[in-house]
Amino acid sequence: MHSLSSLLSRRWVWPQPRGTTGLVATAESGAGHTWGAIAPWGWTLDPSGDWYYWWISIMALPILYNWIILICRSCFPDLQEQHTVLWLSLDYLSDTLYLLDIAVRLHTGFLEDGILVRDRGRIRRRYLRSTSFPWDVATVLPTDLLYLRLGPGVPAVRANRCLRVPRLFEAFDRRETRTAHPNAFRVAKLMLYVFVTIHWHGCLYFALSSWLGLGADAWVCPNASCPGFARPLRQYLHSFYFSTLILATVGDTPEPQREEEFLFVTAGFLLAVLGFATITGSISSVISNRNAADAAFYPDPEPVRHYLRARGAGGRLARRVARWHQHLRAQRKLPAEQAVLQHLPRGLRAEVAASVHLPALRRVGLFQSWERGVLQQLVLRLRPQVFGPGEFVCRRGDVGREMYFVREGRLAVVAEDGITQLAVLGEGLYFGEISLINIKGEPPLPRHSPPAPPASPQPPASPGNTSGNRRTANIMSIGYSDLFCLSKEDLAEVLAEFPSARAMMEAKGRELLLRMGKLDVHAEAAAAAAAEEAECRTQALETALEGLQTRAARLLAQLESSAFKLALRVERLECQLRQRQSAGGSGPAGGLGPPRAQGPSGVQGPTKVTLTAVAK
Ligand SMILES: Nc1ncnc2c1ncn2[C@@H]1O[C@@H]2COP(=O)(O)O[C@H]2[C@H]1O
Repeated sequence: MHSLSSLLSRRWVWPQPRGTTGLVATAESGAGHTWGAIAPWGWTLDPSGDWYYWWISIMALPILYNWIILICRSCFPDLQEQHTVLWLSLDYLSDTLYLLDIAVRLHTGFLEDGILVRDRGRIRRRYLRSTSFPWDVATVLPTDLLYLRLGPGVPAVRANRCLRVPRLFEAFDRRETRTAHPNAFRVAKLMLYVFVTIHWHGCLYFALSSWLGLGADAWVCPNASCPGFARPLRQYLHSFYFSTLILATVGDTPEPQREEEFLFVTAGFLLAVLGFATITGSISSVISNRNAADAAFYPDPEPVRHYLRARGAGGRLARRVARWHQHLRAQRKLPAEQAVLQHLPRGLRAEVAASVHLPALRRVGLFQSWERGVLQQLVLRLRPQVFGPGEFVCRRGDVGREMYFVREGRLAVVAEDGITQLAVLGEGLYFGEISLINIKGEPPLPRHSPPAPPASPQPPASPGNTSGNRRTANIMSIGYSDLFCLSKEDLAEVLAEFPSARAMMEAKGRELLLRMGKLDVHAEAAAAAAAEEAECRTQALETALEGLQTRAARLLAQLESSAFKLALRVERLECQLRQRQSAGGSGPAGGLGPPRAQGPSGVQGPTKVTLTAVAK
């Protein structure tokens, strides 16, 4: 069982809707401060987390309530009087949320040097010093106390509640970045602004009408004597309709009769001009955003169309090109998705690409047992390509530069006549690998590990595959085919890491080559026999060389021994010569000079050196 102290000293992470840490309760007040126990208020919010996002989304409601209802209640006194309890309840509910929002801001962390600061002391100090704090306080000042003096029929005393509007804009900004349909959201936001503007204008029109006297002239709002106009709803709808006519500059409104009316209508027209400019700008930015997103996703057909027209290549070909572009859009195929994602950091890009493409990759038999991390790396190297009906992906005899994985669609292996289909390839299969990998004639022996991948590019011809690096077949797309393309270099790198994948590919390729009669099964055996023969020859040469070396050593020994004997004889002769000369009296024997220094063997040094050199 957990002791109370261990529970209290633990760092709590609150459950997150989508796995992000948005709200964290800590036993510490932040870096450096340790609290004895968790205070119930000891939590902090991550401003980019989900909890904060949902909180400010909730905060949009009381702010909108104050902006829409307060003006209405102020200008339509009947509305205020008829539902006083409801309004007071909603008012104080909205005030509670405003106060809670201040509490939330006192617990919302901030980023410093890219790191989230969770020290509540620092968070508090930062908020209290910020410009939003006085603003927030102003919105919760108890101005309702004026009710005691003015009575509850003057809701305008709560006008300060509208000052919380920056929080509404923040909520809208967050929503816009998170929503899957930002353009729809932008249009909805614009409509809300338009509605609030007309609403305010309508309320002010009614207030002006009341001040001038309801039904006093044709321009002001009719009074209760008109049928239906005794009800506030009818009065409101009339005012809203009237303001819509003014702000939409439809102009089908009664002529103003008094100065106040002229001024009001003129101000309305000016507001309408501003509104039109804003609406036009916003809608055109929505449209251009949409077009920009489309342009980033799909290739623009216009330049190709122009090119074909300029080169006089219209007709059937132009229609095929147009149909291909149409297919991309209709089926949401994104050939330029790498360009769309390129601004993301590599790791994040890999994760995004993996989350989109992993299900398709997993359907490829070759990849089924691969780990997610490896597939994530692979997915970044794959280029999506779409082929139209009747288009050839590769032709027999071409040099192979990439291979393909079928993501969707059907492709035919077509015979030379261009019609006969030898096989049909579908989803999860791959092709185009034979010309890229060096397929041997014989499968590797079981006791060997699978052959190591080549470090350098493959030689153009291998001993087994007689086609070398040329395509062995024509591959034609039957309908529209959605393929992943992997370049030869990337394939070599992938196979270097996965010998088992290489073995699988080689086995399939060998089988196909055998069926096509393009596998020279004897080539490798012949190569092996030649290698064996060369080995035998080398061994024989080595043996002969060893014999020669032995004989040479023996000869050298003999030579040295004869040289030694020769030197001894020469010395003996010299001795005899000296003895004879000394026996014959003094003579030229003295001319022989001083006796020479003798070596350790008794042979004179230079003589020995000379003889050794001769022997060598
Ligand atoms: N009969 C066949 N059945 C299935 N696929 C084939 C057949 N013949 C050739 N291929 C594939 O078509 C590809 C054409 O290019 P490659 O020769 O590089 O690799 C070839 C094989 O992957």
